Amino acid sequence: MPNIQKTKTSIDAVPDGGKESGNKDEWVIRGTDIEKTYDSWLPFGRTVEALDGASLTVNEAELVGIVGGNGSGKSTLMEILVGVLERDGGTVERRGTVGWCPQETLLYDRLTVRETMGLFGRGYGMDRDEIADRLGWLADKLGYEEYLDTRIDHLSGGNHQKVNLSVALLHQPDVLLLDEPYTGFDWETYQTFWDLTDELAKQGIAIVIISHFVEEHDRFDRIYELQDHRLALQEPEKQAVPAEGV
Ligand SMILES: Nc1ncnc2c1ncn2[C@@H]1O[C@H](COP(=O)(O)OP(=O)(O)OP(=O)(O)O)[C@@H](O)[C@H]1O
Repeated sequence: MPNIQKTKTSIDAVPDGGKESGNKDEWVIRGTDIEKTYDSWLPFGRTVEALDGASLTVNEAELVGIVGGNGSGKSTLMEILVGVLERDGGTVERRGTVGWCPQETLLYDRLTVRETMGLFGRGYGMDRDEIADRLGWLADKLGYEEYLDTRIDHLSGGNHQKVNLSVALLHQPDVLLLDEPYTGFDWETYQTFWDLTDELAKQGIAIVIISHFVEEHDRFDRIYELQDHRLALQEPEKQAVPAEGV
């Protein structure tokens, strides 16, 4: 199953928590001097340098943002941090379980929402009751209870994204890596999303959100900007205004 990296089991009996709140001094992901260049398949094709010395640290219970323009390398970085894409250089260290919500969803069209969660839940090593409890909690939180028996390819874009997010959250990971997680959400769901991230952070879960545009800067512990293939901490005054052209 592509969207988890398991280094320890951490599925709690309580579906909506049970974890102690985290320690913001304890790192859960550390990336140092990450490098990635895409080679061309064609003999005289162009190579694309995506990352050249990108470094970041994410601690328990932190909400960290990564912003950057289209093509700046955000998804490349996230895939390397999750462990589904090989890097050319640098190091990545992870502690605990990782939940990943990719930009391109990896859901099977012909399965219902419930079947999807059953499939991923079993892949995560959860039993039937754990899956049912957690799914009930997530569907209630994100408001898609009435679609549990709907096929994935019959969902609206926003509900599809809610299920995509729920797959990443199903096994109560220690770190959540979310690539443009609120695309397609209506305003109410967008607010619910932030309530949920607050609640998860209080449980000690570290959350990394990648977006080309971050609006509510106060919610984040830190925001990195991906520019010239590297990460730089965004200055507080710059965080107060949206990036030009958004
Ligand atoms: N498989 C690939 N082969 C070749 N080049 C690639 C590949 N994947 C990404 N790239 C290139 O690497 C660069 C970074 O891409 P990436 O998708 O990481 O950017 P991004 O910041 O996530 O973009 P967006 O905001 O548009 O989603 C881009 O120039 C892109 O065209």
